[in-house]
Amino acid sequence: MSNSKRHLPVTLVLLFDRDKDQILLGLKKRGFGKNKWNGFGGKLVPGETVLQAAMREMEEESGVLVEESDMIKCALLKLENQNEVLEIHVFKAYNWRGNPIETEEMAPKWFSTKSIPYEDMWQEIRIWLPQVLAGKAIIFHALFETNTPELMVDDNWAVMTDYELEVVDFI
Ligand SMILES: Nc1ncnc2c1[nH]c(=O)n2[C@H]1C[C@H](O)[C@@H](COP(=O)(O)OP(=O)(O)OP(=O)(O)O)O1
Repeated sequence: MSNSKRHLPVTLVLLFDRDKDQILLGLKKRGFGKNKWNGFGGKLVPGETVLQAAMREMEEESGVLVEESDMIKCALLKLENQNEVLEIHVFKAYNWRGNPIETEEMAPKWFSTKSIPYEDMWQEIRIWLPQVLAGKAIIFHALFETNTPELMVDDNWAVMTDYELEVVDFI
C-alpha cells in the first residue's frame, strides 16, 4: 500500500441484539451509498477522535446512544484506490440506550444475523462481516479500480480487484 496517498478515516457501528440474534442496519436515504443497507457512521469532524465520531454518528443517524465503554473495536477496513485510502474503523456494541428512529439520513431496521441483505450492501461487506459475526477481530485491505477522479470506492464506479483479510487478536 502506498503511504503517500491521502488517508480518510471514517467510522461504522454495528449494533447487535444478542437475545434475538439480530443486527441493526440502516437504509441510507441520501447522498453517498444511497439505498444501501449499512451500519451507522461517517466522517470525523475536526478535533474529534474516532471513538467520539463513532458515538456521535450513531446517535445522529439512529437516535441510539452507545456509551464509550460499550464500543468494541472489531474491524479496520482499508479500502484503497489509485488516489486514496478510506480507513473504516468498525465498532460493535451489545448495549445501548434509546430506540432506533428514522432520521434524515437513515431508516433503521433489525435483521436476523442469518438473513443479512448482502445484495443491497457495499460489495466488500459480504467478505468481512461473516468474520465479525463469528466473533473475530479483523483487518481487511482491499484494492479498487475506479474511474472517478477522487475516492470513493462506490461500487457504482469501482471494482474490487484484490483483497486480503487478516484475523487479529487486537486492533
Ligand atoms: N465501500 C465503501 N465506500 C464508502 N463508505 C463505505 C464503504 N463501505 C462502508 O461500510 N462504508 C461506510 C463508512 C461510513 O460509515 C459510511 C460513509 O460515510 P458517509 O455517509 O459518507 O459520511 P457522513 O459523514 O455521514 O456524510 P454525509 O452523508 O453526512 O455527508 O459508509
